[in-house]
Amino acid sequence: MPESRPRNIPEATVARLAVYLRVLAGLADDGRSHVSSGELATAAGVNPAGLRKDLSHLGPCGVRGVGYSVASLRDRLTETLGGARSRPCVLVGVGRLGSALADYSGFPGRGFEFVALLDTDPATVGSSVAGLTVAPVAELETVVAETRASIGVITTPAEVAQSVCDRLVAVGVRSILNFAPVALAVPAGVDVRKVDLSVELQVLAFLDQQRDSTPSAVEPNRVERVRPLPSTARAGVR
Ligand SMILES: NC(=O)c1ccc[n+]([C@@H]2O[C@H](COP(=O)([O-])OP(=O)(O)OC[C@H]3O[C@@H](n4cnc5c(N)ncnc54)[C@H](O)[C@@H]3O)[C@@H](O)[C@H]2O)c1
Repeated sequence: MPESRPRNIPEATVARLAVYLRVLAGLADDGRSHVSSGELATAAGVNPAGLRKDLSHLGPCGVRGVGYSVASLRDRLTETLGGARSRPCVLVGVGRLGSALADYSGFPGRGFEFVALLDTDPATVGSSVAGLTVAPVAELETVVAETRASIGVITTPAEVAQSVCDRLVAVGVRSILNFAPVALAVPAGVDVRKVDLSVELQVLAFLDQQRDSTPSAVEPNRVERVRPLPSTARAGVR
């Protein structure tokens, strides 16, 4: 069933909506029924005006003086972000990073489920990781077709990431999450997000250096600055 999702939400806003969803999920777990825009904004590391602007993409949500219903805003965000149904994910490259991701218990609760793991290493193929038997990457096309995986996660060495990506795309995967330190080229209509923790660390190192050179800039109780997630584009080289 197609999901009623506004298509024109800017990507940076989508990234912040995902942060709000994570905060709301935590509040719901704590049994909270309502949250003010100020509290939600602080927990998400944005200012309240920005939060209200972001949430305006969902239509009317909060009630003046009462705030937001945690459960209904969480559900609205889940639906908007396409997490109302579980997304089957296939992961290629079951090494240190790949097996840690596959084993992370937080993804199913957010609507992502690893349905297949693939590798080339004979020592890894056939082993069990997170309850799944690692399949040989030679079977990628069959596995994707059988599991109907719609998201491909690439945690292989950089040298082979493009060929893995090409095979995933050729078999119909339209969403790729790439951890390999390489810019992947994909055709129009395929979305790639690249995760690179070294870029995040580099930014922190830069901010650290700036802070060292301007000690007066240190603010007590400063909220975390949330920037858009790492760069992405709709198609082409990234
Ligand atoms: N984005 C980040 O922040 C971040 C952080 C750590 C590592 N990485 C990257 O993630 C990747 C994996 O890192 P790692 O430490 O887990 O490496 P690793 O060597 O432990 O794992 C790589 C796995 O890929 C498998 N592999 C190799 N060629 C393959 C192919 N053609 N098809 C399928 N599987 C194949 C290997 O057998 C191995 O199991 C590397 O590219 C690394 O640079 C990124």
